[in-house]
Amino acid sequence: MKRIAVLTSGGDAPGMNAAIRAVVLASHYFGVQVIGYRHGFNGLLEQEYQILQSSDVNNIIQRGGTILKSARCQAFTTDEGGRQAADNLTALEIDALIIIGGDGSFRGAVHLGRFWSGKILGLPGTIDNDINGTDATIGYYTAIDTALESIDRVRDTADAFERIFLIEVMGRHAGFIGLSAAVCSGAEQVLLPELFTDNLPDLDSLAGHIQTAQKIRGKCSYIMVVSENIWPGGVMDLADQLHQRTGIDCRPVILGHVQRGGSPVSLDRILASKLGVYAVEAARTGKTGIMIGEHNQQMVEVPFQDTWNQAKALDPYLLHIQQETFDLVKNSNNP
Ligand SMILES: Nc1ncnc2c1ncn2[C@@H]1O[C@H](COP(=O)(O)OP(=O)(O)OP(=O)(O)O)[C@@H](O)[C@H]1O
Ligand SMILES: O=P(O)(O)OC[C@H]1O[C@](O)(CO)[C@@H](O)[C@@H]1O
Repeated sequence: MKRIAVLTSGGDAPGMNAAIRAVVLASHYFGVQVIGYRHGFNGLLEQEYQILQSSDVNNIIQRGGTILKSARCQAFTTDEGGRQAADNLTALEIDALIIIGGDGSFRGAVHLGRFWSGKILGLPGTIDNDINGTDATIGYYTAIDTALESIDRVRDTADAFERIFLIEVMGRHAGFIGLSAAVCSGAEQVLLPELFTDNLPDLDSLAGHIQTAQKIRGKCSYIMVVSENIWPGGVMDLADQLHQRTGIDCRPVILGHVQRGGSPVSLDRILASKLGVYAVEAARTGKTGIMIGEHNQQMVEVPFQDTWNQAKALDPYLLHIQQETFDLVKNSNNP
């Protein structure tokens, strides 16, 4: 193996740079050259790349974002796009391509495999943690901490005014950030996509929970963590509708893209470092068509299709303690 390429695709995630660094350092350790494609699959189509020297990855382990830039690329999803990408990889004599991204990017990996016979490996890089086969994705731990820091701040002012806040967190179709942030912040209520697959949350029971909480505790702060995409119009509309229906006054807060940025926490740097090095080792031994993940502290090789065929489940015990043990309404009979 002489030349490996690497790219970052889809939503950027803190720790992507640590993964790029690991790929570059491991490749150089084995005497393999590294090409970094820029702007995700767009770079493959446009032959936009740079040779990555070891000096290029100095002091990037602590940086959020991705030095290779990221993108979502519709043109790549067509057969013509796949063929173009394959031709460009062949022209540069790339032996293996490492794709750092989410499940969409892994679908892109399979698409590319229809046109290119080089080795294709994936590293799970997304704050959403919605990739089956790995306990965590690169960026997830940082996103929880970032959301949590903001929610803790909101709690201070919520407490001072004894107000109700609805806080919207990211996670397009998955409640991992929402559940973790809710547990860690002591949120009174959490709304996750996994809990509302066929229906919307019921306004009356949401209002009922708030009112009962205030009967039990007296006037108090109340935080509801809400994953994005659950309520049409998001937490702004949910706050309006709760007010119209019940007179309850809520303040909506959308955390948004702050959750994607920032310096990766240690767990993300460690995960990215392990996965990046392992991917290079796997490519050298001829592995292809797999995502490298970690499960129970073991490195795992997951066929791309398995990363999205089965939805990754939330931790049922964490969900249980948030919704039962820590629920102040269900807990109200305790001495
Ligand atoms: N079915 C598909 N076939 C070919 N390519 C795809 C497919 N789905 C996604 N891709 C490619 O992968 C890119 C990234 O996918 P997507 O926007 O879903 O982000 P992601 O990798 O899932 O990351 P995240 O969920 O964190 O945003 C897309 O812009 C597209 O170029
Ligand atoms: O930055 P964009 O393209 O609006 O994407 C936002 C989406 O990307 C993610 O941050 C990562 O997949 C989701 O949580 C969010 O829904």
